[in-house]
Amino acid sequence: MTHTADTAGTAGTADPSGEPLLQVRDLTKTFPVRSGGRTRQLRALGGISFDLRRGETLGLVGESGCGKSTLARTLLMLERPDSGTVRFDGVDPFTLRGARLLQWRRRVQMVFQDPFASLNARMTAGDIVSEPWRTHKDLFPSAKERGARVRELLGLVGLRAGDEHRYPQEFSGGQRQRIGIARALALDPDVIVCDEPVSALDLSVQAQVLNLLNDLQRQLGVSYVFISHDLSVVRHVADRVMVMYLGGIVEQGGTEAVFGRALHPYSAALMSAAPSLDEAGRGRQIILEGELPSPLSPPSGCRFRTRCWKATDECAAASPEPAPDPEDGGHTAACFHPMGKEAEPVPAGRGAR
Ligand SMILES: Nc1ncnc2c1ncn2[C@@H]1O[C@H](COP(=O)(O)OP(=O)(O)OP(=O)(O)O)[C@@H](O)[C@H]1O
Repeated sequence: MTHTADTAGTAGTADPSGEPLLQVRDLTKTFPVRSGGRTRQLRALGGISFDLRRGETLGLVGESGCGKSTLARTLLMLERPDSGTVRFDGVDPFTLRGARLLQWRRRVQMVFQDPFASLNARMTAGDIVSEPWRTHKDLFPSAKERGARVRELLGLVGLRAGDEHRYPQEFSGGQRQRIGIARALALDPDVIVCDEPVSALDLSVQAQVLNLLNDLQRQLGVSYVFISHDLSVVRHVADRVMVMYLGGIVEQGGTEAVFGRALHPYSAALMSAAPSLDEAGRGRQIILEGELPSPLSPPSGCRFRTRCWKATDECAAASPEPAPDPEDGGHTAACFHPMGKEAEPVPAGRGAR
């Protein structure tokens, strides 16, 4: 996470020169779907490649249905990819079995969107936080150790002594999300996938939970994959950003590079539509025309071309590969006609406001 005026933390703990903790290459995932009396293959992910470093926050943005949750579920090994590789500390977790697989499962945990739905109302906060140890029995074998660690974890997320005996409904939304975070930390993970972790919370509470995640990252060196529809939240927390469209990554790079000068027309449109970013000087809003195509019958070539004002015949004929920005090799976009440096005219009918 990066430091901003609103966060209490310091700069992120990511080491840009270090070996990636997680390396994902060419990941593809399809789901069989019944449609029109026959089974068709829906490509939820196609050719996904990225790295995640220790202590880094990777923001994942894109419209509903673009594949964010499928990617998250694959990282948690809840989905098996059709093809491609995942390397975690050099190991492909999909090849592991038995005790080694169980061991590995500790390393990636999840914080869910809705702290109301994701906590069992019949369990105390202490039971919720210690539940993962039922599967991973070796971690804290004695009740005394478990009790001490629960109190420690609740303290780490800013809850008070005695809170372990209370039930979820006795806590506010922000406090419930703190319990969810403590539960995710119980197995001492390297990566936490945060799926819209603050979108169910009041604005004032959102900042507190984001600050907590930031503090925990500094203390523990944990990496986050941070999924959010809210671009201002992603800009606030992410070190790097990945923009997804119809199952593919259209752009990725450092947060300030991507938000400051989006290369892909889709990213430019997405970011121009975020009010707070627009006020920060992004210029005109680009309104995308047309519906999001069905992932069952995506366009040929560049998947964004049916909604892109810059599309040419070339975009229908071939699929663009990610190409680096000449001034910043870590910032890439899969586009034959990336956005220029200067503000570009958007044709009438595409609704530049
Ligand atoms: N189990 C499944 N069976 C069939 N199709 C699926 C399945 N899971 C996801 N999909 C489809 O895969 C595509 C990607 O879905 P996914 O949930 O990953 O998107 P998303 O970006 O997370 O969306 P949202 O922001 O709404 O959660 C969608 O078209 C979705 O309908």
